[in-house]
Amino acid sequence: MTDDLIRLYAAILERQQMDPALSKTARLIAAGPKKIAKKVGEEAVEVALDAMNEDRQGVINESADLLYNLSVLWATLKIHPDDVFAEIRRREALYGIAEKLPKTVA
Ligand SMILES: N=c1c2ncn([C@@H]3O[C@H](COP(=O)(O)OP(=O)(O)OP(=O)(O)O)[C@@H](O)[C@H]3O)c2ncn1[C@@H]1O[C@H](COP(=O)(O)O)[C@@H](O)[C@H]1O
Repeated sequence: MTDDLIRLYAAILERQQMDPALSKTARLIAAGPKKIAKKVGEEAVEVALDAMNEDRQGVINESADLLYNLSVLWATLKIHPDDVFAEIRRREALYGIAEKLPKTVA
């Protein structure tokens, strides 16, 4: 999963340098972060709708679209996937500690 996302992100970074006439991703990037953010929102809703319709393959397909559009958004905001993975690891450490603490407060 991590390697696949990093490879996808690297491909997106390459497209960032390309002529928008030659690449769909370059055109999406040229449209700007607001357009990309809208695509992220749309794809997230499509994942949720397919999940509600119990369409497993739909959830898989739309999740791939969501991760692609999210990766394009990160690239435009100069966020590297490692920044997100670091936050996941930070939470893992935080919640891992929290789970070991005595539960004195309801
Ligand atoms: N992983 C993806 C990927 N996932 C989804 N998509 C795009 O997202 C679209 C699906 O979203 P929609 O359902 O909204 O499609 P749509 O109705 O055509 O809408 P628009 O995107 O045209 O507005 C697909 O048609 C693709 O254009 C992707 N486009 C590219 N990639 C990867 O990104 C890299 C760069 O791709 P290119 O820009 O095609 O060179 C390569 O590694 C590709 O494999």
